[in-house]
Formats: sequence, C-alpha cells, structure tokens
Amino acid sequence: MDRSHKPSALTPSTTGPQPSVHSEQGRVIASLPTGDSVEVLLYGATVTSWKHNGRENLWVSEAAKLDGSKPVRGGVPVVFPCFGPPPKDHATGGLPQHGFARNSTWEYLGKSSSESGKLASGGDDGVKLDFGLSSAQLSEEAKKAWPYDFALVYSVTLGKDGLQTMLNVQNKGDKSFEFQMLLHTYFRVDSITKVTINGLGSTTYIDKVLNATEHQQSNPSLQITGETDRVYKSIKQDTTSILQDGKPRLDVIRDNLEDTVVWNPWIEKAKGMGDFEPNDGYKNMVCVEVGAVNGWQKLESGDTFEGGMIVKSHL
Ligand SMILES: O=P(O)(O)OC[C@H]1O[C@@H](O)[C@H](O)[C@@H](O)[C@@H]1O
Repeated sequence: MDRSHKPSALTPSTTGPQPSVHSEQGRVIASLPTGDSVEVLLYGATVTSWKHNGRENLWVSEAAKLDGSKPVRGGVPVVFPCFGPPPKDHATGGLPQHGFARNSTWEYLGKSSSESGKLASGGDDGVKLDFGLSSAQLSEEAKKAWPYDFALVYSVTLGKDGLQTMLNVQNKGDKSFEFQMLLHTYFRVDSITKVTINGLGSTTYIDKVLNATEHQQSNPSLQITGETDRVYKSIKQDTTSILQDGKPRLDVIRDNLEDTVVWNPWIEKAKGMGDFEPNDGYKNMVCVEVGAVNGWQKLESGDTFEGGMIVKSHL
C-alpha cells in the first residue's frame, strides 16, 4: 500500500549492542542497551509498559486484570473491529464494546530484524516485535458474532526516541467486511490539571458526555477539567501533543488514521469502574487514542489496511 504521508518508520538495526527480548508468563519484554523498555501482554497484545529515560509513559490501573479475565484497564488496548458499543444493525452488532481484539490472546510472531539502520554510535536503534491474531484464534462466541476470515499483525517497535505501534488488517476471506480500529492509549501524566493537549484545534468532535452532539473545537489547546469523552474526526494535523506544565511531554503522531478520541473518566466514572484504581488515578492519566472510528473502513477480499502511531517522549 503506497501512502504519500507515511511518517518515517522507527528502524531497528542489527549490529552493535543488541536489544534483549524475552518472554515470560504470557508477556514479551524488550529492552534497549539504553535501558528503555516495552512490555506486551499476549492477552489483547496490550502494551502494558513503555519506559523511556527511566520514566514510565503509560498508565495502568492498580486493579487492572492481567490474567485474561477482562480487557486491561490501562496501557494500549487494541480496539477492533468496532469502537464503543457496536450499532445493533451492523455486522459487528453482536460483539462487545470495543470488539474482540483487546480480549483475545494473540500469538507472538517474533522480533524483526529485516529493517536495519545503523546509529552513528554503532549501537542498536530499536527492536520490532510482531503479534498476530486471526479468525482461527478467536473464541467460538466471537467467531459466531463476526464470521469473517481476517488476519491482524500488530507491530510494536521500541526505538531510542519513541514507540511505534502499527496494526495491519488483512481480509483473507471472499467477502468484504467493515471495521473500525483504535489504539486506546492511557498516557501517564503528573497532574491532569496541568495538562494541555494541542493539535486538535479547528476540528469537529462528537461529545459523548453531551449526548453525542457535534461541536467544533475553536481553542487550539484543550484542557481537561471534568469528564471528557470526545471523538475528534478527520483531523488535519498529524500530531497531537500532550504538554505538562506547558512543556512538551509526549507527541502522538497518527499514521494513516484520521481520528482521535480523548478520554478521562474524572471523579464519578472512575469510582464506578471496578478495575480503576486508585480512585483518584484519573489525575494521572489521559487517553489520547488514535483510530479510524468515524464511520467504517471497508476492506474487500484480499485487501490490506494499515494504521497506527508513533509516540515520542520528551523526557
Ligand atoms: O470501559 P471501556 O470499555 O474500556 O471503555 C472506556 C472508554 O473508552 C473510550 O474510548 C470511549 O470513548 C469511552 O466511551 C469509554 O468509556
């Protein structure tokens, strides 16, 4: 698939000090010689930790279930093939909220050494981990509710200055299907009251807190001052930036995805979620979720779609 606006990929290299990769207890952990690391749970292919310069960039609830009994409350759950509660009259109508990818067990396909890019220092640049999920691996219930033949490959690349997560969707069957996808990333922040989100100005959004009404964001900067659940549609700028205390903290760069959901449950909703702890954890997280959730992506038999993000940490 040729894409004119494709951001340059983070490229792992094959010489010099090597990253270490090991799997234990249903997760894959990769570390760079710099000490940066990423952890991916096979359940949901959920990235549960990404450390850069000694700092954790992702928020995971202290009560998150990591045993496969429910989707992980935190990290980067993969939402596919529907976002939110699916419309009852759509082919995804029998699936749970946010689909089945976040609560299916993925297969670790291995680390990739195909792309190389040597650093000036001669050290290793990064490591790419691939995870797969196909129709055959789904629960009988999910297969019945969404009887399409598909294959997903989710690539998580830990680079020296960022994390890249890309979802590749293939239609392996003889019927077309429609899907939505979203990388439901919970970012860790020091204090939500000091967070500003830039890059969503002049964009139309659906406000799920206000009965799913449509609004236009006029202010170039967004501050979170209460429960927030917004779907920003067809965003022109590729980068959404999270600032802490006015200083750049994280840049989220969308790749072939036009939409972004901003979510913070705030006080009451956080208290109402059994797996959200501590109760005031909403002060230390914000979800900035890149995706294709405005309408549906149609994939014809044999076709492939790819979308994801690069996140750069400024600490
Ligand atoms: O509780 P869940 O299923 O993980 O969803 C969390 C939130 O996910 C967000 O993406 C949705 O916009 C919210 O409406 C939803 O509440």
